[in-house]
Amino acid sequence: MAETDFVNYATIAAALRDDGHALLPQFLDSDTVAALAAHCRALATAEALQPAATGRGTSLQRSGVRGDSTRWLDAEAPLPLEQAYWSALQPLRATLNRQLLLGLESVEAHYALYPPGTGYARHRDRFRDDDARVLSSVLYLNQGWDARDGGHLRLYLPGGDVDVVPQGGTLALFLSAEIEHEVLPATRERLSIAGWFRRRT
Ligand SMILES: O=C(O)CCC(=O)C(=O)O
Ligand SMILES: [Fe+2]
Repeated sequence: MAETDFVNYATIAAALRDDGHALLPQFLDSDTVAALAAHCRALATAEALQPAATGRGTSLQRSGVRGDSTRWLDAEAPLPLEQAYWSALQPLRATLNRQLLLGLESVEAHYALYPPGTGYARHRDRFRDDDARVLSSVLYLNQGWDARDGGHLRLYLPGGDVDVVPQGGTLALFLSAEIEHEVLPATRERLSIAGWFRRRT
């Protein structure tokens, strides 16, 4: 998405303000998405992904709550193949700060791989002991995903549930503190980069 694409950014800001979420299909081009997916799979093969935990610090616990394995991206020293991802987030951050005064300062992000049959139970993304997360973003890395493959991101909204198909290149955005959500199990391996825009605390 280009920085000059002001109309889309305005639409995204309005959707976040009014609905608490926004969907950006084709946020990144398919070559970039394929490279990120291949890297995520290579990390899994190299056993460089960690089974995810829920909670933070001393409350860190493995549980049946989520089935993904993750690895943090290094925001300070991005890999060349990750550069497009970080670059695309910056104009988004700047526009949302300008239009919604969200005070987004930084982004933390991890690769996530959900084996077939696993998901993430209904939750919110803001921790009890860390309220810095303002906006959740999930970039899907799955090529040729069909709705019948499952793996939807289910957003629990006041007006009813919304199911997002984790199609490669789509970026889902939602407010971290407000929006309860869930990852439904899929019949296929499900890849993503989950990122959180943070404010200063
Ligand atoms: O992958 C998704 O669709 C959402 C992941 C999620 O909720 C999380 O990592 O907190
Ligand atoms: Fe989440």
